[in-house]
Amino acid sequence: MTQDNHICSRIENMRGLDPAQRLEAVGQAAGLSPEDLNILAGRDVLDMARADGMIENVVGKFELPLGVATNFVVNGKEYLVPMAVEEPSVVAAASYMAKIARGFGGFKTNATAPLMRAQVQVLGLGDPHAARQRILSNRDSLIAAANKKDTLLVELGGGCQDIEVHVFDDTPVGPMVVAHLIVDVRDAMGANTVNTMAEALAPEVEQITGGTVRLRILSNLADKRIVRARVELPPEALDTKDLNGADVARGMVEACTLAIIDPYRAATHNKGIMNGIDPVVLATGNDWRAIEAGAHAYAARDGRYTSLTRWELTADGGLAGSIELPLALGLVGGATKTHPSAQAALRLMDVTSAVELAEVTAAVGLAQNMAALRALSTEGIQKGHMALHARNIAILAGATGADVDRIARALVASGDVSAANAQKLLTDD
Ligand SMILES: CC(C)(COP(=O)([O-])OP(=O)([O-])OC[C@H]1O[C@@H](n2cnc3c(N)ncnc32)[C@H](O)[C@@H]1OP(=O)([O-])[O-])[C@@H](O)C(=O)NCCC(=O)NCCSC(=O)C[C@@](C)(O)CC(=O)[O-]
Ligand SMILES: NC(=O)C1=CN([C@@H]2O[C@H](COP(=O)(O)OP(=O)(O)OC[C@H]3O[C@@H](n4cnc5c(N)ncnc54)[C@H](OP(=O)(O)O)[C@@H]3O)[C@@H](O)[C@H]2O)C=CC1
Repeated sequence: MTQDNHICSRIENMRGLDPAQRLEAVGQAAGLSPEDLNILAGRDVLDMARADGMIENVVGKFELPLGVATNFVVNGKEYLVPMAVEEPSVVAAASYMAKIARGFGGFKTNATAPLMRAQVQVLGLGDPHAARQRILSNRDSLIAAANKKDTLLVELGGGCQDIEVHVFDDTPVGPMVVAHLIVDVRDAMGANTVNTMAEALAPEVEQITGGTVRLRILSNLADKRIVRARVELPPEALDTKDLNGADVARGMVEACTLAIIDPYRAATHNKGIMNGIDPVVLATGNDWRAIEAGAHAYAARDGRYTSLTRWELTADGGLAGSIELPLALGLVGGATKTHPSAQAALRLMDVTSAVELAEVTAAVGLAQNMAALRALSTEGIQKGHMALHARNIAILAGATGADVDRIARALVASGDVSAANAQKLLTDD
């Protein structure tokens, strides 16, 4: 049963359409305006003046394909998910796993409040533990001073909520105290917001501690801004032509176990998760470096780098998957507001809060991991991935127009998806 949000994320035969037809189908399903469709199509998106205002030394613009993942149901609501990415098979894989999951309730998510941390580093202290106590004794006045810097945020229900103080007794530069401002940033990613607060508090922190403040900057290890997603499937949901679902589920759990115990595998496993997350982050104009830094730091938070997901067998032999990571995503601020494509992508997703955006993004990460584990523990990654990558190879070899799909099909049929073979097929024509 899905909530009545007037969107159906299941679009039959999406892959068989051409880009213009897909855009029309997506626009109809999501009720988008002609202006938004024009922007999503990449027409008249970023004029040079706007691009020049966004970063420095602008000489042009850089384009990526924008795909839409279909079939997503998260907490009973249908979502079409914009994904800006250069890698083939990512959008197909996410759509496929969402298609499987939607038959069994889709993805369920939850999240903490959008709490970010900013750090204020204090040096030159002989008594770091006493300095810590002095900061904590002034907690209320520090919080009030921070909140004076962003009255709008406070009006919106956010603002600085707490102060933590971490002590490092013995460092190469002497004892160090680091005050953390814990700030509810509502619908912002929050970096500028918390940096402003941290810089504003520096003089008061120096006065309270008698030390010298150096760094005043947010932490990308946003471990108080956590998002979780889970999916549960009965064994038959994973049946393939040759294998029964219970065996596939067991293989996926075994594959995940390697990522849990071995950092060499965890890095690749988590890269696969970010295959799903980064394209949504990029399409919605968010800061993907911040998301990457937060995810990998969280994966190593216990001192050992491990998997961001867990896959387990349920009592009936089915599969339960879950993901937990920090996702500092915003709907306001940064390029989310200034880039027209980001705004159109957010309207396509139909999300009304930064928390909702983060929850859907986590579900996409989980779906992506599910696809990779399913492929890796059955037929291997190359069959599905290379079949789609074959189109890139065909283009690389010089194929254009209808030849791209024709050469790609011939490459897959030959079992040799290489540029040399593509060139040979083109020359043999
Ligand atoms: C690629 C598939 C999905 C093919 O899988 P398949 O069995 O050939 O798919 P299918 O033809 O049965 O179609 C099933 C559904 O998949 C979707 N689908 C299928 N094909 C398309 C397409 N062309 N265009 C759009 N959608 C497509 C679509 O939703 C479709 O349903 P429909 O809506 O048509 O009824 C599968 O083999 C798969 O999921 N493979 C995994 C791919 C993957 O993980 N790619 C990421 C890149 S590899 C990497 O970088 C990460 C990694 C793997 O190293 C991470 C790790 O190690 O953990
Ligand atoms: N380490 C890192 O990750 C760093 C990242 N960055 C960059 O910072 C940018 C994001 O910073 P961010 O602070 O989010 O962006 P902005 O400063 O652009 O926007 C946040 C501001 O928007 C206003 N606002 C309006 N509506 C809302 C709402 N509903 N919820 C919350 N705030 C609202 C707030 O107050 P008001 O209008 O009063 O200002 C808030 O301060 C990104 O571009 C990122 O790349 C920067 C430094 C470091």
